[in-house]
Amino acid sequence: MRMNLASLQGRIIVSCQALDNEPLYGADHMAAMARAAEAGGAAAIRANTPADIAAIRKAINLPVIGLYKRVYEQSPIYITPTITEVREIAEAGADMVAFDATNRQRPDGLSLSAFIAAIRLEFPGLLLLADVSTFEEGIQAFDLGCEAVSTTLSGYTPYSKQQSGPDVELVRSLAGLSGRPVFAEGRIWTPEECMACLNAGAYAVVVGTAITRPQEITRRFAHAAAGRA
Ligand SMILES: CC(=O)N[C@H](C=O)[C@@H](O)[C@H](O)[C@H](O)COP(=O)(O)O
Repeated sequence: MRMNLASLQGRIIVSCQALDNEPLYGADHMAAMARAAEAGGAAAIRANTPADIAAIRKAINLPVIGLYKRVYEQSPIYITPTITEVREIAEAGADMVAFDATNRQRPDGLSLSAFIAAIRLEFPGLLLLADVSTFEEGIQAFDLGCEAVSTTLSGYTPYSKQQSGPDVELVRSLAGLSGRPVFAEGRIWTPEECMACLNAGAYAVVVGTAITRPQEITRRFAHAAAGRA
């Protein structure tokens, strides 16, 4: 399926991810989660690893934004760090690839612009979603030709704003100044926060943990109950 970015406008993208230390780890679980998200009205799914992407692609009819978290010793970058991971998720059927678009040292030593050029050369049909942590990184990603930017990494780089809720201000400034598709992502827990992001100019809103990590959802309720005791 060739993805049409416009189909995401004003809508929710559900991030269905479970790492190997999580109870729902496994492609079957993530495919079921994606089916639930589709039934609930999601416009797209964001998914990690070739195995999960392939299973989700088979299970649903929505576009899939793929990423591949892989840790290399010599680099802090773990969201789709090199062309090797891009290749695997493209082969698994991702329509768009999400990757770390910070300027930090990449494991293969490539600059961000060289990395993007390499993806374009090998996969001209693949849409690019730049995961950023700051305004400057977002503008840079658009300048480098990425189709969309997501606020995924705000609060997850040492130099970005650290906060417990979503970075609505980053959404507002990036969407306002670029006039391009900016996805709000990271620590969005409620429909009200979702609305705040859309009102700030988000093109689409990505919700992960609040929908797809039951252990964290349980923890919030348990914490509230414990606070009452
Ligand atoms: C920082 C990082 O590695 N973020 C990852 C990116 O794919 C995922 O672990 C998040 O779950 C995703 O961004 C959605 O965010 P939240 O789960 O807060 O709704």
